[in-house]
Amino acid sequence: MLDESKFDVHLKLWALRIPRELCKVATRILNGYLLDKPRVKPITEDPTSDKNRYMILSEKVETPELPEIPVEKLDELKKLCEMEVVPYSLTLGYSYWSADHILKQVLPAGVEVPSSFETIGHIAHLNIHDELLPFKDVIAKVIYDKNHPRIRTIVNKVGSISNEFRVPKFEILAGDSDMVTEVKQYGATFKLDYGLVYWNSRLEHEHIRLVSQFRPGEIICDMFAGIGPFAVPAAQKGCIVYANDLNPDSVRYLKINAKVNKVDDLVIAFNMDARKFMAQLMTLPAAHEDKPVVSKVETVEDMKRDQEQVTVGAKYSSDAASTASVKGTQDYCGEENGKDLGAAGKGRKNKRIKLSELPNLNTWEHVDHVIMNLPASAIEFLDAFKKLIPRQCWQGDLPLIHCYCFIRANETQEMIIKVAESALGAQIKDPILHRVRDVAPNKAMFCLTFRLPEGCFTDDAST
Ligand SMILES: C[S@@+](CC[C@H](N)C(=O)[O-])C[C@H]1O[C@@H](n2cnc3c(N)ncnc32)[C@H](O)[C@@H]1O
Repeated sequence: MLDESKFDVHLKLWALRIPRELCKVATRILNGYLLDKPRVKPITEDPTSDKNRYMILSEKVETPELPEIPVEKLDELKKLCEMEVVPYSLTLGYSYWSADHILKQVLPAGVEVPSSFETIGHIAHLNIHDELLPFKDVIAKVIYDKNHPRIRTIVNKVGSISNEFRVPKFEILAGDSDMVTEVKQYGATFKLDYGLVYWNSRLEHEHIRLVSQFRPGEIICDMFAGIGPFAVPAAQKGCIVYANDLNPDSVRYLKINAKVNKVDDLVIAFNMDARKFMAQLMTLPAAHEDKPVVSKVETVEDMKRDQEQVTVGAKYSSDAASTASVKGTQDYCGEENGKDLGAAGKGRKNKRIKLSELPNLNTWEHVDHVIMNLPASAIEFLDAFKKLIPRQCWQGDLPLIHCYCFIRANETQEMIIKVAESALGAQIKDPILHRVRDVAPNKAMFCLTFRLPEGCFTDDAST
């Protein structure tokens, strides 16, 4: 396979043998003339006596007369002690050289060396180009050797992603085949099976950028939640998050991650198509069909009164809840995964969140933000909002939509907004397009943020 001795480089150097206690001052004097190689110490043991040390001189010192070192420096040293110049052999082997250095020697000249990779917990994810596939095993071995034990598994993406769960197909090139791993993002821990669910560590900054716009107590709907990189930090902030994904494995890990991060009472997980998810969240319960609209002011006043009655940290009592006329009813609309759809967070005991900050509304009454991170097709999913919002019960502003998309070099931002408007069946006011990252030379990922237009209201009471 790989002959590691091929990378040995033998250096013939000179060293000064000096008393151990003078090393510090000698180092100062010899500044610029000692061996300067990463990870190699220029001071080493004298094999013949523990009282001395070898000070290894740089490669530019070629003879034992040391003509390359200024005479004043040598005189200063001679005043300190009797020093001896000795030959010193050093071998820089396979373990010394970086992956990049070794691969440059192994791979054909002129190819781009794949020594960098995405790290997902203990897994290194490579995308080896076709021309380098014949070298994939040696590439994996070098990357494994150079990064073990931090990296225990090396995988290569095979083909392009075609499945709807956006999970690449991987081949394991080196190390063990364990694809279950753990990553940390801004203080949250995420468990995942990298072979079964979507995960992209490069989105860490974007996850936090978006969540930083949310405020405690806001209601968030994440239509394509994956294993929870938006949902979990949003819940950690005190938001109530309705998080959905079509991939049952993603939802399994989403629930694990909500629990691991101690926000399982604020994250309500669903496993269904995103359009169906939004439709269900906006469906009124039968009892509310003829209900008059109740003003938000009345609710806030009620909540303030409740707050005086309920000790912070005590269970959000049903007595208190019943005093506010718009508080969600427990009999509302269908159950999913054993939890009430549209009435989350009502039993939360988290002392860090003030009662007044807890949303007191069902999803068909108010949602603050909707996240749509499926860039390949999220814009098409905007049709889910066509005449969706039940006007008769809605309170406050319509939600802000954060819809991810790709824009290619031959497309303009105006074209993307037109596509979004056509899917919504309504005009978008003041859209913001934030560039997230370049994903290919001619393709970038963007986040289109806009407030859902009034045209998305429905007056149909049965919605
Ligand atoms: C690009 S990933 C984003 C996941 C997560 N938000 C993140 O940032 O890591 C898109 C997710 O959408 C899910 N998905 C694809 N089609 C869907 C659909 N029709 N309804 C709901 N989820 C879907 C996939 O399973 C995948 O987890």
